[in-house]
Amino acid sequence: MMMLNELLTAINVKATQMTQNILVSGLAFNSKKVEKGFLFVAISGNHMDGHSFIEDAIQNGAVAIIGEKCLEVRNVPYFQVNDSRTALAYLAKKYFQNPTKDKILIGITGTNGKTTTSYMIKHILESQGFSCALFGSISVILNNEEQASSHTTLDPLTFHELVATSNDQVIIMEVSSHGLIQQRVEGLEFDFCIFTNIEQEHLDYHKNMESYYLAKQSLFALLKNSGTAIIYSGNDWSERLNTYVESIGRKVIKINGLFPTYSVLDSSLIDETTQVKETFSLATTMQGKHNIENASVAFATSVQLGIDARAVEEALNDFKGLPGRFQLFSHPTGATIVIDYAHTANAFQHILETVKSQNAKNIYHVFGFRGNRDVNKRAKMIEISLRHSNQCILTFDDLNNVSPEQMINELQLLGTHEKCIIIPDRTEAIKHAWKMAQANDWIVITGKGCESYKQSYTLSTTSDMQTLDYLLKQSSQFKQEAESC
Ligand SMILES: CC(=O)N[C@H]1[C@@H](OP(=O)(O)OP(=O)(O)OC[C@H]2O[C@@H](n3ccc(=O)[nH]c3=O)[C@H](O)[C@@H]2O)O[C@H](CO)[C@@H](O)[C@@H]1O[C@H](C)C(=O)N[C@@H](C)C(=O)N[C@H](CCC(=O)O)C(=O)O
Ligand SMILES: Nc1ncnc2c1ncn2[C@@H]1O[C@H](COP(=O)(O)OP(=O)(O)OP(=O)(O)O)[C@@H](O)[C@H]1O
Ligand SMILES: N[C@H](CCC[C@H](N)C(=O)O)C(=O)O
Repeated sequence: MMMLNELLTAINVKATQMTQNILVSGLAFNSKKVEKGFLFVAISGNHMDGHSFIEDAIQNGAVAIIGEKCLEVRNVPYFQVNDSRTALAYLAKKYFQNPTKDKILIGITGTNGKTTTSYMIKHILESQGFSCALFGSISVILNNEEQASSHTTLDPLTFHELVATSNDQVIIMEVSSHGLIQQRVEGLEFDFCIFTNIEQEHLDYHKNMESYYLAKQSLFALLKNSGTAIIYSGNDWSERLNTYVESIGRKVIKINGLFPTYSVLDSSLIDETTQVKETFSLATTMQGKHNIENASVAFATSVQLGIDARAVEEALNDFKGLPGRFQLFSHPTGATIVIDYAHTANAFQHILETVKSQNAKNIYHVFGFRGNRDVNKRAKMIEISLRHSNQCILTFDDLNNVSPEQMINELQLLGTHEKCIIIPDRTEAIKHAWKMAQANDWIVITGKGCESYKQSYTLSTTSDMQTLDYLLKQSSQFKQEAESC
């Protein structure tokens, strides 16, 4: 509960006589969630206009409204702001009494590697006795309890409300470009902002790479004066980000070395003043060059947090991985199956090169494309898959409101190479690869990781993991039956 006048100070709106005795008992930006005594924030969305639900909000008990349109609202006070999403972020921060203020706040952005890096950092910090909350694509973990996550970066209301219940010392959060554009993290003050990499993705939303990059860059404007940017140095975009962060006077740690054993000699991984001349092994059980990149980012962040570099190394060496990211399974024939979340060309390159480096005999690659998302990345993804795999099994990913017929059409237009086959049903596609695989072959299933399917498939399995589980059980049952005959 908070008096409206006090709440309004968060967005520099002048209190009036009319608002003096109004008590606010909650905030909402969806009219359906408004209860008696709530402040409703009307947002002009991508699909709907929150302002057209103001009457519904009042019916549900709203005592005041914030919006970004010039409107006449009857019965309750209405305040016009420049941007409702920004207002929502500051109102939520105020209402929940700035719950991140006494915590170490770490934000991670980048096209790929956010989730993996966040789990690595959590693992390292916990090995040193820190308690960590984690907000990301797979789940939200608070006070050691895990719950499903609706978004990679939550809306500010849900975020602040959850953090207000957290006893954790550190908050590690993935910050998506959608989250940045939609001001979901506005008003937060980060101790560390991390950049993993950038490549073409989400251009259905951002339209071009420049806008996508600028979205990512905006995270770094939220660094505290004492905050540090950790930037994995891969290309011109990361160089540009480096220049930007320096221009706003924040400390930058640039990571530009990459070896199986990471030498901090001559790198700025640790302050130049520290002059550490040692090598560290950044091996984890997660295979792939990309995971060494993620580990080096996690390493640098932890060392900057004051953790002894050897202790960080030890913790990383003990990191067992995370669900749906290069997760390995054994096929009864001796083939290997990997489930991974790769959904960009560069991620395909990393994953398939890693598999090849394991002396894979044949590679069967099962993947699809999320409906209604960046379509321009698809041809490149197929090209890379064709370059490295022996068969490209094109299937459904989430259809996301695209009809099955249309997606089959889209797959047929792209999958014209003789090495491509199209099996729309994802479980059937995995089953096909399963049947093909022999000793030393690899089945690579990408795109969904540990996520659940949004629509059911013929075997009624709910995820790639469950499909594999089903096939594994079936084959052991078959073996048992064969043995008992
Ligand atoms: C494209 C996009 O990001 N959309 C997000 C956006 O929704 P929107 O602006 O389209 O909202 P809208 O449906 O037009 O509605 C406008 C307003 O009317 C309100 N409303 C609506 C109906 C009603 O009856 N009453 C009412 O008040 C809504 O609550 C909303 O405030 O704001 C919503 C609230 O925060 C988000 O839930 C929603 O995420 C959608 C579901 C989504 O799919 N987002 C994805 C793309 C996303 O954000 N992904 C990133 C990860 C990307 C990555 O992996 O890199 C993420 O952070 O999860
Ligand atoms: N540093 C990296 N460089 C390139 N590809 C990577 C890197 N790290 C992970 N990947 C690939 O990207 C996939 C997704 O990784 P991860 O979930 O860590 O990234 P993310 O940024 O959280 O992704 P998303 O935003 O889609 O949730 C991995 O399964 C792997 O294929
Ligand atoms: N398999 C999906 C993953 C999308 C990543 C997700 N985090 C999002 O865009 O919301 C794809 O091919 O695009």
